[in-house]
Amino acid sequence: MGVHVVPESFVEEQLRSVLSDMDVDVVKTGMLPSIGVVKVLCDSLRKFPVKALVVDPVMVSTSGDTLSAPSTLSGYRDQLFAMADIVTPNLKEASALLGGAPLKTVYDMRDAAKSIYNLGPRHVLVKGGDLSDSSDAIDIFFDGQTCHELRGSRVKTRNTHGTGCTMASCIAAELAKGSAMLQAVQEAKAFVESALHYSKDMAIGNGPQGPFDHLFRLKSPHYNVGATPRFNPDDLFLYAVTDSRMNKKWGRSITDAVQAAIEGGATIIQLREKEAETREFIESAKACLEICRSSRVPLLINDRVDVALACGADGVHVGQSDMPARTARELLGPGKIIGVSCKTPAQAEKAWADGADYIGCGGVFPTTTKEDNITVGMEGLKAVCLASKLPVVAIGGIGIANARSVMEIGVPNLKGIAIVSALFDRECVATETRKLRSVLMDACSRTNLSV
Ligand SMILES: Cc1ncc(COP(=O)(O)OP(=O)(O)O)c(N)n1
Ligand SMILES: Cc1ncsc1CCOP(=O)(O)O
Repeated sequence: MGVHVVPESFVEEQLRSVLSDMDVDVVKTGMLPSIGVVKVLCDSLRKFPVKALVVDPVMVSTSGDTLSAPSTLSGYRDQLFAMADIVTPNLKEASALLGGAPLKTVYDMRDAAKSIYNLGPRHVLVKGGDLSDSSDAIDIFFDGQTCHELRGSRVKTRNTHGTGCTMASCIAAELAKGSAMLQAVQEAKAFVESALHYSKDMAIGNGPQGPFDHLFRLKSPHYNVGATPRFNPDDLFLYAVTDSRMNKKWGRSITDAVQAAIEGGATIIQLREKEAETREFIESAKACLEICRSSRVPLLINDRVDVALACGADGVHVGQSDMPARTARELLGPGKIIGVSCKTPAQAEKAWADGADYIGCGGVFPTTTKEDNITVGMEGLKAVCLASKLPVVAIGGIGIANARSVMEIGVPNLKGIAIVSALFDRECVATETRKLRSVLMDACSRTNLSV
């Protein structure tokens, strides 16, 4: 859930009651008119921490009006930014935050993003909507290591009132849904661009700027094209991870195994083929992808980013000693799914910062499938879930006998279980998958989790 901060006298009372009484995941700040309000917000957030804080440093509107007292500026710089997961200034705000020199080029925006990053936030998005001489809408996203130039098409319209606020709100909503930061920003940028396009000819009011319509996706099916999220955390529900040795033992091909798991109700497939030669792996992955696509089940590749790229899979799952998630993201781009194995809250935090989509946590129970694997137990799983901003899938030693207890640990971002032997070291994969699915559905209906 995201929360707007309201100005002046309401702020203290409302913030405290909202943050303490409701289960708030993400806070997005709006205009903070004075330094007193900034202080109250910081105090409240220290008392009631949230998973993500989006700071839209509203100081100058797109129409050029000054919206907050100069003292607010020092409040942002000295107090709030250090707590922020992302700060989203427009060109004028970035300039004001950095002493007033105007930002005229993309290079200025890059330098500004880095300088604002040095004030404490974990990510910075400098919005270039007002950049003159540009036919594109260019924003700069900096995560402390890489500067991403995000380009969209510039929509010619007077209806731009509130674009900055919408952008930051959309980022907050995406974070609340479990997206990684870069994905949240890209989704927000796409949303704003489509909304401006839909509303470009709308005629409301007489001022220099008009509003735009946020409900365009409900009103026009045309704008729903491409709006299907590339990753739905609910897909982690029953996660089937293949094992070539087990399939060989039971005399089935990898495609038969994948087909059977999907038939039984698996919601996502990972090919974990430790012994396959590269060429053979690519060929079988392509065949599995066809099966998965026809059932709309995502297919991920374990460890091998090269194989995922070669076969066009939906993404990869990487461990702590595999290619770093950040590098995988750079190679795969924002459109692919990346999962990372994590045993600790610190690893979960890093996976999120590196642009992963979900976390695989385990072994929850001892397993013979992965040699020398450290068991984290239910407590370890819970600690990772509570710390993680990303959705989590539990793995390791899970089967019919204990799946329910795992799903019932009662942490909302635990989205499912990942299984190898209890599905594939069995005679009939479809039957075992079906049984496990029914156990999971049962556990979810008892705990009121969505299925
Ligand atoms: C969903 C999921 N979670 C964890 C793992 C383990 O991955 P990794 O640590 O890379 O170990 P190997 O699978 O490569 O042995 C996983 N594969 N899937
Ligand atoms: C790959 C992996 N990572 C942590 S435990 C594990 C093995 C899971 O296999 P199983 O479901 O057979 O215990």
